[in-house]
Amino acid sequence: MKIACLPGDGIGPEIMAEALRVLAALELPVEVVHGDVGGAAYHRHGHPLPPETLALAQGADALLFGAVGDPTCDNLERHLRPEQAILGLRSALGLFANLRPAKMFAGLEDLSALRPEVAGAIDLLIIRELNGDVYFGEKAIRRLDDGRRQGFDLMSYAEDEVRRIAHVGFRAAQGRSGKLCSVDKANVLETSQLWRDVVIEVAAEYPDVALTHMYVDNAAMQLVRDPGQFDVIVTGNLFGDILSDQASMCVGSIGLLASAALGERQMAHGTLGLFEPIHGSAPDIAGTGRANPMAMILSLAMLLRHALGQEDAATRIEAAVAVTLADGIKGGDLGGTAGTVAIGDAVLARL
Ligand SMILES: NC(=O)C1=CN([C@@H]2O[C@H](COP(=O)(O)OP(=O)(O)OC[C@H]3O[C@@H](n4cnc5c(N)ncnc54)[C@H](O)[C@@H]3O)[C@@H](O)[C@H]2O)C=CC1
Ligand SMILES: CC(C)CC(=O)C(=O)O
Ligand SMILES: [Mg+2]
Repeated sequence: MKIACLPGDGIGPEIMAEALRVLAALELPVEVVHGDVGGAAYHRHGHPLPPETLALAQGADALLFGAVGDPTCDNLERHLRPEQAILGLRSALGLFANLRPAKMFAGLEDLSALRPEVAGAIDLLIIRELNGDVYFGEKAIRRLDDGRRQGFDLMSYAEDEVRRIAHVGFRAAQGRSGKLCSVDKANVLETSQLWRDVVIEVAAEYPDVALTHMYVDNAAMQLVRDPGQFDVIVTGNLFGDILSDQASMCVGSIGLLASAALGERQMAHGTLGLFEPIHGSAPDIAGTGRANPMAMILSLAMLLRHALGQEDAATRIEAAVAVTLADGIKGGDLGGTAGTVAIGDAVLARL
């Protein structure tokens, strides 16, 4: 079993080091190969996703990804910016289904941005489409005839793209409480109208799932008003990106939320996927030793479950993180004092 380890930029290498310590402690028969991505790869190879990294990724059973993003690269042409590494991997490997679970950890209710009795009910899964939408449409800054600059990004979804992510949503709902909420903006966007039409068509195949629809602006509001009403949410790339960052603060911190980006390719032990925290490279705290590595460590757990079929190891990691938090060991993002390595130590001690 081969894992491609891609730490990236900012806090990426710092939190990755902790996840790799956890992986080593599990003593699983895995080979870890290392590659450059993002700004680190640009500085070393002149490209955020060099061909050797792509080849490494294509030859692995799973990808463990830190984060990319480097302020020194913000003025590069877009195709050379660090973020193109993650977009490029998701696209090149056909990783269209992004699972972003958000669940309240026992003992953290008071640290949510919401009232504890509201936050305590959170146990939801955002399924975000990852290969389409405005992120991948034609985009440019062009000059209009009157001389003004105009930026544009084409939002589009083809019906098969919606259909396949809808199936992921319905199947996930079947495995949970049987409720699926599709989030769109069908009152304004044609892309969303097609999205809604196709989700309704697919629903006919899942009579055991209760499907509802919600406009994204209302969904953002409902997520803080009463997050307990949601079980599985299926939505497009842009809306899912935004709603999942919002969901993270409902459970206390963006440093806690892991994700899996899955496609259709089955490997020897599970589904090929890329596993990463939902947050970015956090340049504001990079190098200070203050990043919370829990989202990264929980992403390793998702990797072991989905890509390598190691359910027991995944459960062990998740339990160790939960006990660490219940024992009051928290990073600055949760109002605590533990640094990145101390949190890693604490999780290791509870494995
Ligand atoms: N998948 C990826 O690699 C992603 C990359 N990015 C990139 O990351 C860079 C920074 O983006 P931002 O908008 O600032 O988002 P960010 O998620 O990196 O940071 C937002 C805020 O959350 C804090 N934070 C994030 N992760 C944390 C952790 N593990 N522990 C403690 N605090 C944490 C940061 O310090 C910052 O204050 C940009 O270049 C952006 O494009 C952003 C999101 C995803
Ligand atoms: C950096 C972006 C490409 C993506 C993002 O914010 C995310 O995947 O959460
Ligand atoms: Mg994001």
